[in-house]
Amino acid sequence: MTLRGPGKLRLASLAAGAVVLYALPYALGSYAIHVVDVAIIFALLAIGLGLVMGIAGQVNLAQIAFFGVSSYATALLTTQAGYGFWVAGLLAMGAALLAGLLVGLPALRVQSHYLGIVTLGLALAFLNWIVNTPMAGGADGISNIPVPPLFGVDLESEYLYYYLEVVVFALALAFGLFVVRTPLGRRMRAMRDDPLAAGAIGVEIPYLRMTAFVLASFYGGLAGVLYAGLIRYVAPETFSIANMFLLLAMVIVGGRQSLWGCVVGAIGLALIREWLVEFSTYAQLGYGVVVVLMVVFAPTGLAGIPRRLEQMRDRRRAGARAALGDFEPYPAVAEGDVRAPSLEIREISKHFRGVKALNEISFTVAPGAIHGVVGPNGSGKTTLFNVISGLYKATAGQVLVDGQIVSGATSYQLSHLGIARTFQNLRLFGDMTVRENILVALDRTRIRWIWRYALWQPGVWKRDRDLRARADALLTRFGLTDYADTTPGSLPYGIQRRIEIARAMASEPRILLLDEPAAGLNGEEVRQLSEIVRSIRDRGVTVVVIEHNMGFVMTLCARVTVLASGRIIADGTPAEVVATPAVIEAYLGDESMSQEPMTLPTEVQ
Ligand SMILES: Nc1ncnc2c1ncn2[C@@H]1O[C@H](COP(=O)(O)OP(=O)(O)OP(=O)(O)O)[C@@H](O)[C@H]1O
Repeated sequence: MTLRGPGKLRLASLAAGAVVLYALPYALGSYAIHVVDVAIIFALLAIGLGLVMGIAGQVNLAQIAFFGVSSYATALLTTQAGYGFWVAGLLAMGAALLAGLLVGLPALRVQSHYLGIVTLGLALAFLNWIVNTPMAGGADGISNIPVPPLFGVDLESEYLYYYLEVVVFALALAFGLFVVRTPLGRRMRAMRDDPLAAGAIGVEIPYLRMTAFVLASFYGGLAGVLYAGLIRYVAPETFSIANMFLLLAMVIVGGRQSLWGCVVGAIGLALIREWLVEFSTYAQLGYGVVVVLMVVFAPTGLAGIPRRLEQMRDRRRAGARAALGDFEPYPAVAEGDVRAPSLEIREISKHFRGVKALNEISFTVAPGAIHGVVGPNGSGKTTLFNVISGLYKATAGQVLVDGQIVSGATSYQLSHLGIARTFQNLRLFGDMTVRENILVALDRTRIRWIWRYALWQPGVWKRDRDLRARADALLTRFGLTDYADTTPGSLPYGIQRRIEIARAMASEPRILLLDEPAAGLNGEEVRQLSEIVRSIRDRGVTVVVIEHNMGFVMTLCARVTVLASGRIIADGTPAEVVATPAVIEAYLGDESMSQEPMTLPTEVQ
């Protein structure tokens, strides 16, 4: 195998990095090597925090507690239970993972800032426990942790300990980078960018959140064992909330969305902290100011600056050379092979405290139909889609797919049952490329298979290559090839709408819910959209479409349901519906709507 330019460059930088890391101790005095050893431990902690906060988007203020659990477990097991260092270390890793699972449990139910409060509470509870438990030595901590034995290498020397740390650190960083690049990492980034949209394309959000915490605790655990072996003394002050915030500062300054950034931030701040040790009060203030400045001016940290510049360049270039291609219709499925399901809405009600958004709505969508849902603003259309796609639980009533009750299921379960949707206010994953947006939806593996990533399986790459080939084929079908490597936020509205439909189709749905797909599109784009929707239907997908563009609905839909104030006022063919007095009164009488062309669909004429 021969390496090309970028491969050679990467190999050369890796080799140069290895030489520098090898030679570094020769240039350092005994105190400096101690500082570097501690900085590496902080870097491990920062990788874990970067994974859970920067990649998966979950607030975690318990990272310092994972570190503490593993340090204290190593200390207790070696000094009081008589275990050898490495056995104790292994058990301590288990304890940290268990703590990760425990902290991740609330993540099954609560999110964002609530999760921050819960994790902070758990970190404080841990601190309280070690300070007040005689077994843990109280404020004095535990000393006399034995030197880790290693094939006769004297790890009491901090120089030799450095090499052990570098090896563990390199492996841990490589593993983290591997995870970020796998479909697991992609799903975590999708969850960070938009958990609602991620759930709607099948990402099992609660379990993924928990996985992120367990991953973070793995790094906390590793750091804890190494710390216990290095310092051979543990005390509560190391695991204080002040240090948790220092860790946060490292990740924010370095760049939480990049593991390299987290490492640079951790090592940089750990070294600066040592230089400023005599001015610790001012140093704390300094960190605070730096963090505030970063959050305001460079929210994605130092590592995020090149990426932001790239995005700005994308924005300027978007549309300059790239062009939206033609849609290539799906090969039509033979009539007998069409397996599109029916969708039945049975007496669905949805109330928000006083507001009755939906009132005993019942209608049926025939298998393989394109069914329109129209109605004035606030009539309950989007609420209906939210109920069908599992974002809202209905107050009463049922949703049935092919006669099977599906209401009550979560949105990711419904996605796996074959229901996909788009959103009225576009919900693309903003920090991911268009190709990655598609890839998240294409990957249908369930979260119970994530152990494959933990085992670092080489098969993961082959699967990913296959997924990429499928993503590129889908992008070509939707005429989006030119935008594959662009972030969607920089693209015009019409293109974003098409990406959302392509993403929904990537999840291979049997039922597709389109929420105002023609909003903001020009005449030609609406014509192309009709072609796309018909082709999707011909492929064997049942389509339900909410639209204000009456011309679009009337020419496309075989049947239309009209809602007003949460009730059905008409349900039938477009011809029947437009002739209903209640519709004319409630909807078509509306001046803005009456200006829409009211032609009948070609299918029913
Ligand atoms: N999460 C919510 N909490 C409280 N009220 C809500 C919520 N979602 C919708 N509603 C209310 O339910 C009613 C129906 O809203 P919905 O968004 O479903 O209407 P719509 O027909 O989709 O309107 P539009 O055409 O403007 O999108 C409105 O009165 C709205 O204020």
